[in-house]
Amino acid sequence: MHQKVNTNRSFSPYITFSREEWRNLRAATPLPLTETELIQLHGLNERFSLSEVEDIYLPLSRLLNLYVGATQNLSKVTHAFLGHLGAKVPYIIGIAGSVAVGKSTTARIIQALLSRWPNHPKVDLVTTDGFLLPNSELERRGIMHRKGFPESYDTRRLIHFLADVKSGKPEVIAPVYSHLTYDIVPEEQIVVRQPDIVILEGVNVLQTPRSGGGSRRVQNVFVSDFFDFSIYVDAEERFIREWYIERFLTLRETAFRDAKSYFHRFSRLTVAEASEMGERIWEEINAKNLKENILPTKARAQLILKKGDQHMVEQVQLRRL
Ligand SMILES: Nc1ncnc2c1ncn2[C@@H]1O[C@H](COP(=O)(O)OP(=O)(O)OP(=O)(O)O)[C@@H](O)[C@H]1O
Ligand SMILES: CC(C)(CO)[C@@H](O)C(=O)NCCC(=O)O
Repeated sequence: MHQKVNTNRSFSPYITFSREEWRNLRAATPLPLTETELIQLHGLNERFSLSEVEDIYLPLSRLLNLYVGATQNLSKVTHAFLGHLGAKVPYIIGIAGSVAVGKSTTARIIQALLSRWPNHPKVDLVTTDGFLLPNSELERRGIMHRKGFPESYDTRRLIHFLADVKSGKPEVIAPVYSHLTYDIVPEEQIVVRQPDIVILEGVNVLQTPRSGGGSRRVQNVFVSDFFDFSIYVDAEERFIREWYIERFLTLRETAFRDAKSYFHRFSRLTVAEASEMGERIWEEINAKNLKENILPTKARAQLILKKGDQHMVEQVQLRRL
């Protein structure tokens, strides 16, 4: 396949593909999807278009399959050199991007596609939401309005989790967050048992610790140090804002109606009032976080998926190795 390299501009660490160029790479993708599998994938998110799976995510699963295979071979070589078999170590993929850009949907599609390959059938999905500090702690620190910002996460715990996964521990536990109660669920946990691949999804996965100031200790290990591959889901802010507000309005008619919902009181708002509320939360919290802490991490990703209207991926950028 012909790769378009822009020679007019200064050197870019990325190879850039238009949607058409990327779609053409699909020809090299074995394992075509059966009708049943397509229907199952559609079930993950009924707004998800099937051409999107075929044009964008199938070639991506092929690329990831090749990368995982290469890493598995490298690990065999290392074991041969050392003369013993080491523990099985999962391949870790990080997925970053703004709140509401579609990270969890992307992660679920990639999980479903990757688990179809024979050399890595077991793919676990973990979200960094579980590593948010509980509301009681956010309130104690006076940062309840900073949920999603770097200081709202227990990053040390997230790093320990990844270190345990990468050291081949047979069972590693991750905490669970509920979007319904808007808080950590203390009685729930995820157990990661040496899968072939772990996908870690969250706004903060490519962030590096800043010196901060005050007494905050500077860590010298980054979350992304544990990644074998990373993806940034990108879109212009006007689209992401629209998707956030759309989701907020859908939740008003669904999850917010549940008396257990943290936002239950919002279910009584009119559409106009709810839109205004969603816009305010977007502007004051999520857009700010995007500009200050998330967007600056884009250049650290190995692959950038750029979405346009209707969540359609318009451009794919792959870092040259
Ligand atoms: N590829 C897609 N096609 C159509 N709709 C999508 C797609 N991806 C996401 N969406 C919709 O966009 C909204 C945000 O998606 P999602 O919940 O996956 O985002 P997120 O980045 O994981 O958000 P958060 O950080 O808040 O958890 C949802 O309403 C979802 O249904
Ligand atoms: C949990 C996060 C930070 C990320 O998924 C996000 O969904 C969130 O709750 N942001 C805080 C502001 C809001 O409620 O949208």
